[in-house]
Amino acid sequence: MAFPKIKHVRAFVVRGGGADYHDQGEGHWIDDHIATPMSRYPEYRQSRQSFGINVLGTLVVEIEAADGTIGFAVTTGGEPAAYIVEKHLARFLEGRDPAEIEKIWDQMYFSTQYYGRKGLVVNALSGVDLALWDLLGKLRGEPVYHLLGGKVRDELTFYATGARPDLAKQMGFIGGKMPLHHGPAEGEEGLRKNLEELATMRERTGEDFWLMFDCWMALDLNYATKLAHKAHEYGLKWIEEALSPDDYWGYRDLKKNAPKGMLVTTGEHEATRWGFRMLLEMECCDIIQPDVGWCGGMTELVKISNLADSRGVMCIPHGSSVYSYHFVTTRHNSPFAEFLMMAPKADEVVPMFSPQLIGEPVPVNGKLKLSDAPGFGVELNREVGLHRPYAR
Ligand SMILES: C[C@H](O)[C@H](O)[C@@H](O)[C@@H](O)C(=O)O
Ligand SMILES: [Mg+2]
Repeated sequence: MAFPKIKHVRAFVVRGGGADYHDQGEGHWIDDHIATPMSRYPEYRQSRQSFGINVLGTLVVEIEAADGTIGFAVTTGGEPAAYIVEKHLARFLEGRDPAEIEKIWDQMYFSTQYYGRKGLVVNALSGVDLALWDLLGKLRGEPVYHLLGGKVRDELTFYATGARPDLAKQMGFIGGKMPLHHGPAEGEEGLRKNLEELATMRERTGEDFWLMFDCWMALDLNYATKLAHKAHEYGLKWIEEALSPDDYWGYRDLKKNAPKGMLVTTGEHEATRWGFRMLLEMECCDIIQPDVGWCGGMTELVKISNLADSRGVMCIPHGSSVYSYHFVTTRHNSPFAEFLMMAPKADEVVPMFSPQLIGEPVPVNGKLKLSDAPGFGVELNREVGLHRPYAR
């Protein structure tokens, strides 16, 4: 089956929610005194936007084939990522066969290795890769999950991330992941407040509902170990991303010293098969959580997940809307998925990348059955104010 060649690659930026889901308005739970590595500075403690968590904005990558078919994807990256797509990565796609997805990935990665490897550059590369999978699905008339080998389960089951696990339980989710609000700089009082929040939610949700802490890289090994042991009394299911993504040694020790039965998880800010190989071979965690829009795209997530599968480690991608759903539905070692509650009070289910994806599916009663619409099954909302800063 010969495909039409790739004619154009375009990179747009968009502000206001969407793939850069931290880019929210005032009063949103996701920017309310959440502990981070910057919490050691009191002036940056109340709001993550104060230190720039939303500085990038969304990157939209569009890939148009010669027959007019367009694949697209959204991720975090904004203008700098758009520059990398237009000025560097596009040359490896325009004029090429869209089916050469492995060769294109290889050329994008190794041509940027001297300044990339992780972070923004790999976000940009991931956006291009996801748009290519969307294009391939649309050219073949198949959903991406078909290209990945087909569903191993008919519907997806979700836990919810947000400030209200009690409401998440009422909405049918299997668990609630809470942002950790206080880090080491707030001492024993902060630790006590963290545990009080957990105790309250345990009281409201009962014994069996999963409760997790998301620590967003904010802790040191001693604090994380102490928090894990004290939280164990309230049945904390896992402690997530407690340490710096580069502290493989700390994660190794945290996993060794964590209470029996508590899971240690990390990976949303890790990238490529090589980064996850390090996490796996050093036995840093029980679950890896790559973000498919940040780790190298779908082409790389397959490789990362296979590494985890070979070691009996679950791969539960960091919430990235349809991009993770199409993957999770095809893998046994991804038995559930994350849904980020993007309503400001975490009190209703709204599309995760709203308002950027037309037709974006959401869990109902904590479950979701993906349609067989081609590609990732969504269309770009062109009313969101697309801006192409490096048009060629
Ligand atoms: C809730 C956390 O602080 C992050 O905002 C969240 O996006 C991420 O860590 C997650 O696992 O969803
Ligand atoms: Mg997280």
